[in-house]
Amino acid sequence: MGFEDVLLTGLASDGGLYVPESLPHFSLEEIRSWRGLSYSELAFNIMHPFVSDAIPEDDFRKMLDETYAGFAHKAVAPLVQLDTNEWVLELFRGPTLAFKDFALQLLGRLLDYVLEKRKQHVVIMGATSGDTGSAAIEGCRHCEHVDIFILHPHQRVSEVQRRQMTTVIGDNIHNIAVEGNFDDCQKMVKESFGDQSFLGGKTQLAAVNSINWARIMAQIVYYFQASLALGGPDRSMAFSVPTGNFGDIFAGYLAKKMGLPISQLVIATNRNDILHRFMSGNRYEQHQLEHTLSPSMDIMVSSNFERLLFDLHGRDGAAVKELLENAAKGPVSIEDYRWRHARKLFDSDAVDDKTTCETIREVFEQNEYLLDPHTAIGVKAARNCRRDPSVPMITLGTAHPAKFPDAIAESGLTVKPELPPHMADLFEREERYTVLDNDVTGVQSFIAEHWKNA
Ligand SMILES: Cc1ncc(COP(=O)(O)O)c(C=O)c1O
Ligand SMILES: N[C@@H](CCOP(=O)(O)O)C(=O)O
Repeated sequence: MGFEDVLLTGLASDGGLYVPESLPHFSLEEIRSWRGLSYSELAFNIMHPFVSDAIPEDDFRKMLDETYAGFAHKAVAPLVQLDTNEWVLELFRGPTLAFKDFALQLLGRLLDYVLEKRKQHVVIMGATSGDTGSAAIEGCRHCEHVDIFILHPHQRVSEVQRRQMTTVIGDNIHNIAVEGNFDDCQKMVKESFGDQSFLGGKTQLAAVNSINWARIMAQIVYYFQASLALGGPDRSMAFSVPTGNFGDIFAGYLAKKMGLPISQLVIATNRNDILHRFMSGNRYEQHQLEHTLSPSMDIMVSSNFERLLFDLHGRDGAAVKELLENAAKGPVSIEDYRWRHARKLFDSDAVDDKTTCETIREVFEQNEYLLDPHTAIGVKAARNCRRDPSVPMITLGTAHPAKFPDAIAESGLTVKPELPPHMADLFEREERYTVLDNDVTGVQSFIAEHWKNA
């Protein structure tokens, strides 16, 4: 299947996730030659092999220039030093203040381009634990051929996150607060992709979650950018990645496979630590989802973990399907040699709310630098798991602290993180959203009734 169809389809027809048949591999010499490029030039070099001739080169370059011009820092993803060889990569300088902007501001443009060319309409159906929703709405609000429905867990995202979504008013924008958790929302999305008959054959669904391969593709770029800024590829880097749906760290794993020297990848989770439990004990077991101070990572069913399992199982889709079906019923393990291989690829840690708050406070006191709770989990896990202090350890700064004032207050700090000027009146804006039961049929009926040509 070509790039355009993968972009528009979201899930494969068997319900699995798309992965490229093969990855481009860049030599050290080639990566070295990218030093000094702008973010969008680098993004072109890394993504073009995937996009190939689906989009003419000049059009794709223009899209990338426009996308990353919308970020509030010249470096697009600036690095902040906390200590010797310890860095935070600020991925929250885009319009909605979270790393999701890197892919979703581009995805909106890609969708617009392809849909206009095909004169086709899609209904975007996405699930969010807080950040994907606002980035997707911002990225797609002006797309002519798109209606967008975002499901968030009712009262389980921060107030800033909710308002970022619900105050964007437009005929094609619909926010649904589901009486459930993020996993419930994500399950409804996946089920709906599997059977789209509720749309009456008049349109089709498109995905903005990281189940959409284009999301992962765009997230690979900043691993290269950070490495090049710190002396890569002539030295290896370590990355610590606050993890929920496993998309961001999977992009790091791919960057490594594409030739970037990465010596360590740390999976940093909150108390919803299924991935850490798997990495440390080869037991993949779903627990009750807990509400934490890092709500965007309150995820138990990590979609992109399936993509890793696919690799770990020698790309045997049937074996992965069976494993995941069993995992939905109870705890599962994988063969010991496969698990040992996974352990070579990743380290992991789980950080509770108390330690998250301590880390926010500690870093602020030492560096006068305010971490959001998700990034704090990454920093703490980086410190706990670090293997070689001579290797730069880069924690992905996944969200702006102003999105989570409650967590900052809970840390005992009196400093109030300020929203940037374009969001200064966020609390005065009109909100619009609909609360629905945790029931896929009700959600599907709502979508069927409300998309604009229904
Ligand atoms: C602020 C923040 N940090 C970390 C994550 C986890 O990223 P991923 O789901 O790609 O693992 C998310 C949501 O996905 C997020 O919104
Ligand atoms: N943390 C995310 C959850 C969805 O993840 P995605 O990367 O698959 O879109 C959020 O904030 O919405």
